[in-house]
Amino acid sequence: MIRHLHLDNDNVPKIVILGPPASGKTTIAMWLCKHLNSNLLSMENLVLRQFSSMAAETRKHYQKTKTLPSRLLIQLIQERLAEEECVKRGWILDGIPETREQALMIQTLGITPRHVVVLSASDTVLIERNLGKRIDPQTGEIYHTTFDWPPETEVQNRLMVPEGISELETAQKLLEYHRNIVRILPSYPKILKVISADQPCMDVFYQALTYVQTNHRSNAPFTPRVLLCGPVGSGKSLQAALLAQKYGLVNVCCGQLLKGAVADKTKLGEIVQPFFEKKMAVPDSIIMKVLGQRLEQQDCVQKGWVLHGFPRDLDQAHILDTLGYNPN
Ligand SMILES: Nc1ncnc2c1ncn2[C@@H]1O[C@H](COP(=O)(O)OP(=O)(O)O)[C@@H](O)[C@H]1O
Repeated sequence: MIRHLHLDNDNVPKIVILGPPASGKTTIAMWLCKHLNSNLLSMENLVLRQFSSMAAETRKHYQKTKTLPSRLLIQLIQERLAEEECVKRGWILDGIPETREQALMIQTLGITPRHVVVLSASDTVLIERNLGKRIDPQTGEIYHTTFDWPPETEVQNRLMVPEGISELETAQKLLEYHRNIVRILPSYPKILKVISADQPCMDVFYQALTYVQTNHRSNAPFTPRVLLCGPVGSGKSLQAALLAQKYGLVNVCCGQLLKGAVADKTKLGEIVQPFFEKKMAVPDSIIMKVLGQRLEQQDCVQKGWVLHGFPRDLDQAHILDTLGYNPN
């Protein structure tokens, strides 16, 4: 546990991107990687790494057939994930696992993604799209003759037509993908998000990014402490009432609380009353006492709260913070 806590890496990206050929897996995985400052793991870059344990022969075999035995692939992944930069900055698996066998091997090693994104589009769109795919051999960046053409002539001139993009080859790969994917997805219940790949790359990217930045809800006990902010008339009271009703929270309106204390003639209410009569602002220290008493009560502690009408300025926000009533 101590070692795990020292690593402090529970929230680093651990993402799997799946999808049929030409759905844009590599494109999206590379963009996510840049944006999240993480590490991209694809079959291609695992094989080409200089220091991997893989024998030169196997590398040659891969370059010819573009496939690797599952056992070897998983071994390369395991080696790579143990490296410091993957431990510290997380990882994005591009198109892996390809089969149920691989999914189970990954799971057995305790490698668990936090988010799985599945891109989907119809076969006809993908076959058509794959024909326009181009690769920059220098940077590995992926372009498209219609959808993503680089502006620089220098880059344009060095783009290469990748192998295996003909209609027939893509159709064959699609067949294989469909056969495998239905047996892979059950390994990732609850962490799966299907995104339509038949929309502009940027839209696909932002949907994927939004998803991988969400935290999954755990079943551990959780007490919501909600702070509702907004200008006068924005509907704070109404939304607070709705939230309180829906999630069983205590609705704490700072103004109501002070008025209530005065009306009930509590000790603090009596201190507040003269300020009300003179229409003067109630000092922060007094407000905080009234508020603190309410937030300490058993119902607030147990059910959680939704607070509005406070803090009104930075000082009040600091007070709330220092007294330990942190919204979560
Ligand atoms: N949403 C999209 N719309 C149009 N073209 C796309 C989209 N996503 C990717 N592409 C293009 O389609 C081709 C295949 O993308 P790629 O990322 O290599 O797919 P995969 O890794 O799934 O095989 C590339 O030329 C890429 O520029």
